[in-house]
Amino acid sequence: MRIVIESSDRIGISQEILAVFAQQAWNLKAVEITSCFTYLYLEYDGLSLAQIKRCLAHVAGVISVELINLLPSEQRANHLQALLDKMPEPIIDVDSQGLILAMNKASHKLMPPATGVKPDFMATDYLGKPINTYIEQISSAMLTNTATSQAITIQGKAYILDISPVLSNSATNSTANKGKEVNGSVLLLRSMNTVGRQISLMQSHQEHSFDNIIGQSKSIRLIKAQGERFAALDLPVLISGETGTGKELIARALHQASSRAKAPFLAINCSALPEHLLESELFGYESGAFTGAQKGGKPGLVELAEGGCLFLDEIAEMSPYLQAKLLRFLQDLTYRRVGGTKELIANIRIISATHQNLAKLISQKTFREDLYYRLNVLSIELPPLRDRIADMSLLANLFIDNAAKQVSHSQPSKRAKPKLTASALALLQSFAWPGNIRQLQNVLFSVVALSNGGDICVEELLPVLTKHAGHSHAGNREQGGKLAMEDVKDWSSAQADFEAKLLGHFYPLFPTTRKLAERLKVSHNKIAMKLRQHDIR
Ligand SMILES: Nc1ncnc2c1ncn2[C@@H]1O[C@H](COP(=O)(O)OP(=O)(O)OP(=O)(O)O)[C@@H](O)[C@H]1O
Repeated sequence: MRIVIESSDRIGISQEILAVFAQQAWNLKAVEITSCFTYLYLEYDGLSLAQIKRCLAHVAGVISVELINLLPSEQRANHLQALLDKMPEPIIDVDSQGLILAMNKASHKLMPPATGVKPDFMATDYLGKPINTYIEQISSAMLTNTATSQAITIQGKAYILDISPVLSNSATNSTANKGKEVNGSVLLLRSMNTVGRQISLMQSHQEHSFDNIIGQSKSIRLIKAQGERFAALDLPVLISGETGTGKELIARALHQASSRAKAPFLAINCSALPEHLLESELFGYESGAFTGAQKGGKPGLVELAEGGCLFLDEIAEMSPYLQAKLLRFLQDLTYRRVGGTKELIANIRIISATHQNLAKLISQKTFREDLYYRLNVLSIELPPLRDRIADMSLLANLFIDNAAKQVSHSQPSKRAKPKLTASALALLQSFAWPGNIRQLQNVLFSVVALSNGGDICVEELLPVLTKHAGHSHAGNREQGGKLAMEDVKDWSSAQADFEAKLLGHFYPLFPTTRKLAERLKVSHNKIAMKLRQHDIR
């Protein structure tokens, strides 16, 4: 039972109130006192509020006694927990010994209860347990008085672990922290994959002009010149290129440079929504169009982008039904909301993008040829990063600068701007970058976050690169992972098996014999001979 006692602000009144409870031998689990209120948590089931009121009636200055659901500190803890649970990233608060004080829901998935625990295991059961019971890679030795970041792998996934010390007072910079007592630490785990997305989100608030598209290579200069010309023509544009090559960036720049720049640029990823949702997202719906439809209906993106531009990303993922609808719409820009009868006319420019080979999809009859011609009035093809290594230095330095700015915000000790050594740049240039510029951005962010300042060299780069490569080549990794010992016939067949797996893993990432030879530090001839021997092309 929890109660609040309101009283006058008389000196000594709290002691008198507590003395009544002591006299009655009513056990108190918790007490909280502010100037006129005493909050009590009583552990005594058979007690009634009337009984308590009777006993307190003798204490001069007691105004009222009420039942409450929670003590103020419990209420604050509940709100704080709700706030933590809203955060998508795992966040764990530990004391100086590494014992868990608090954590959010996102952490539970990473911390499966140890085997053999009781089946009714609850979130609160984590509290007070050492963090390394659940995440072995985190030890109390990591909890120092300076903020650090480290790469760790949990359940096969790569994370950046940010450790922020909780100090005895609010010192924030590293020199001021010296000698301060560490009361504990807040651990934040960021998935390597989401780090890049966060950077992109941050950039989506920036101004988008062709000047912000970095690159001096011939191909990128041509694309920028082409883009500037296309911006002036109010016609549909189809942008193609592998994932992460900058298709959305170009689309935004096209819009920004066009006469529609002041009107909205709205983007939708056609692969992210099921057919019926995508249709109503695009064209809107009328009241009662389907169960759950908002009263009064809802405008679609075509309507909301009025006067501006609609960017249809991953257009190849559109279902045949929606392809037909989009084709009809593109013929005269008229449409109806889902469930509506009124014909509306749109005034928008369509820019679409795909990483797929549309010609191939057309021949396989999964993409409509007539729609292709409607969308592809003007086309821009973005080259993969491995074909524009002349831009690597500019891009890498930009991303290192951006990452350093972000990291120094959270970790003031890392203020010095890291520089890329010549051999590290050569390594970046020899990599195949299946995830293109977004992957380069992610890799460099991880490297900067994990670096202790100073130059970024091959030794720092290689582990992060290999980890990222592993993610984008999960298929290869699975096949190329462990050697199954029970299948080993003899020394030479095991060696041959290992070589084939090694080459199979690295060749797609370092796709010429020269690059692969440099990566594996063997002669070019040996690599060429081994690739032939294992029939790897
Ligand atoms: N030339 C460039 N200069 C600077 N940043 C770039 C450049 N090209 C791409 N980027 C950055 O790379 C990331 C990926 O770009 P973007 O999202 O435009 O690629 P995309 O081709 O649309 O990717 P997806 O196919 O996965 O949708 C973004 O953060 C973007 O800002």
